[in-house]
Amino acid sequence: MSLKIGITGGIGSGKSLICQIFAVMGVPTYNADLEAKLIMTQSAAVRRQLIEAFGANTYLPNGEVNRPFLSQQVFQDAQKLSILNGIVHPAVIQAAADWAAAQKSPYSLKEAALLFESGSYKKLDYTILVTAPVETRIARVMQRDHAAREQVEARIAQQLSDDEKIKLADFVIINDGKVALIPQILNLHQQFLNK
Ligand SMILES: CC(C)(COP(=O)(O)OP(=O)(O)OC[C@H]1O[C@@H](n2cnc3c(N)ncnc32)[C@H](O)[C@@H]1O)[C@@H](O)C(=O)NCCC(=O)NCCS
Ligand SMILES: Nc1ncnc2c1ncn2[C@@H]1O[C@H](COP(=O)(O)OP(=O)(O)OP(=O)(O)O)[C@@H](O)[C@H]1O
Repeated sequence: MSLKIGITGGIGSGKSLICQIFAVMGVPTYNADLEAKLIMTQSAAVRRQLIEAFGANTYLPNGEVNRPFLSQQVFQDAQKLSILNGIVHPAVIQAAADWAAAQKSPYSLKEAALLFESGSYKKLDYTILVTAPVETRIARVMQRDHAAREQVEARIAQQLSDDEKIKLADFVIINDGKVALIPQILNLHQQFLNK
């Protein structure tokens, strides 16, 4: 049996970077945020529902999601965000479960920004939370995305705090740029291989 491990963390915590390190050690990894992007462009049912909820401007003329438009709508308005989540998350959770069920390795990793918020952690064997101080996360995302501080803060406001997530997580990786990162990853890797 292949263990299903979820890895999450607030925006800019470093979960994608950490997943890349697990991936180069041969661990199959699934990126739910990327899958959400694919489903939003490729699923006719999801497209129709999004246009119904947010209008024709949700998509660009080339068929891609108009991400700045949608961000502006949902990250200022919790009710709109919950409509968006309600359309996209069920499809992503199902696709991730299908993927995990097909894995043959000792364990696989599902990366998702909203593992706890969406409830999808309940279908996993263990969860890892990646933490870093909020100011560090804001600085990382401002640099990575050339984003304004307020844009990053608006997303943080829609995510559970680390204090809330720590209560739900089985393991924590501290990625504050001070505590050594690689030994924490290797330690978890060994634990999952031995479970
Ligand atoms: C609103 C959208 C169009 C903005 O796109 P953009 O390219 O700017 O951001 P991207 O998708 O790369 O997300 C970057 C980060 O923003 C945060 N974020 C994204 N969606 C959400 C959300 N629904 N709630 C809280 N934070 C979110 C996460 O930390 C995520 O890692 C996009 O995030 C989206 O469609 N979100 C809904 C689907 C979703 O929940 N995806 C993430 C988890 S599956
Ligand atoms: N320990 C670290 N030292 C230096 N830079 C780091 C570290 N961890 C992450 N970063 C950088 O910070 C940025 C955010 O990391 P990453 O994209 O992995 O975060 P994330 O949690 O996946 O964010 P998001 O929720 O936005 O998808 C990236 O540019 C990454 O290279």
